[in-house]
Amino acid sequence: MADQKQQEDINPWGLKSWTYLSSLRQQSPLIQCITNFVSMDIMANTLLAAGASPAMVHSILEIPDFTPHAKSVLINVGTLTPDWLPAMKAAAGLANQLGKPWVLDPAAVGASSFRLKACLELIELKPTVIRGNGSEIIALSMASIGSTKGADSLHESSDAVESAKSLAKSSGSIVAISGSVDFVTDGERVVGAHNGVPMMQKITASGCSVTALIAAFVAIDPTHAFEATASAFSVFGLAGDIGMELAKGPASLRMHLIDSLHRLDQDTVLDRVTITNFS
Ligand SMILES: Nc1ncnc2c1ncn2[C@@H]1O[C@H](COP(=O)(O)OP(=O)(O)OP(=O)(O)O)[C@@H](O)[C@H]1O
Ligand SMILES: Cc1ncsc1CCO
Ligand SMILES: [Mg+2]
Repeated sequence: MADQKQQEDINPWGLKSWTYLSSLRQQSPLIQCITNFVSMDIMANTLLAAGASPAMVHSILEIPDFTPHAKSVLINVGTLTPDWLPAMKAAAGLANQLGKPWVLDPAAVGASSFRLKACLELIELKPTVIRGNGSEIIALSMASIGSTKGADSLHESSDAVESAKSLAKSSGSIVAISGSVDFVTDGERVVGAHNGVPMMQKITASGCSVTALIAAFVAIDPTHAFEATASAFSVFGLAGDIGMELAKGPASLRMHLIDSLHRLDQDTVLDRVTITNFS
């Protein structure tokens, strides 16, 4: 009877999230990151704290040798210039060809037609997951620029859910929107991950970092990208919740979030991960 009660009490998303995190720590998969200059440090530290092995390898000359060794690839267009785009396409194309997952972060996609066109071309290469903030997902889904402040969102994540569903259907990718609630959709199902604190918006590249964590979780189980994405959002948000208990502002939150991610234990994950259905 006690066992049955215990089983009924188990939070299924907490259990999933813990399974991904503990497997990540055991397997330490190599994650190739082709990302913007602002994000490189915090992204690599986030991946290390979670248990993955990051490598910021972005020269087109290295992709044929290096990408086959990576368990997943993260591509972020945050500081895109024309000379980087061929390397991004080569890595995405090779990941596809080798059956490896890859994840797109369309950072500031609404800022210019150059960036929008680049992201639409990358989406042709079938990302496993696309993760953006509300404004980025709306811009991508409408294939239009302008409704943006740059890297930050002008929209609530909930404003972008219908755009995300339509982008998921047209692209075949899992689409993930960060914000006060982090949403994940495959075009039909929608779940929302509730962990996280508003102060995380004041840490530059926290969104870039959670996209990299999604790439790491997807590397653990490429066939369940929806579940891996929701779990990565929750684990990162939970590290933010715990970090905020100690932080005095954005700079110390950055530090405490990374420490909390490193120290997360099973009981805390089972107890505090909160993911609900929206569909
Ligand atoms: N209002 C909020 N409440 C709680 N958590 C939030 C809130 N806004 C953002 N977050 C969290 O902050 C992290 C970054 O999300 P955000 O939407 O700010 O990404 P972003 O705009 O792409 O950031 P960046 O471009 O700086 O990397 C996510 O983990 C998200 O869950
Ligand atoms: C501030 C900023 N500008 C381009 S990329 C980036 C990091 C957050 O996306
Ligand atoms: Mg971003």
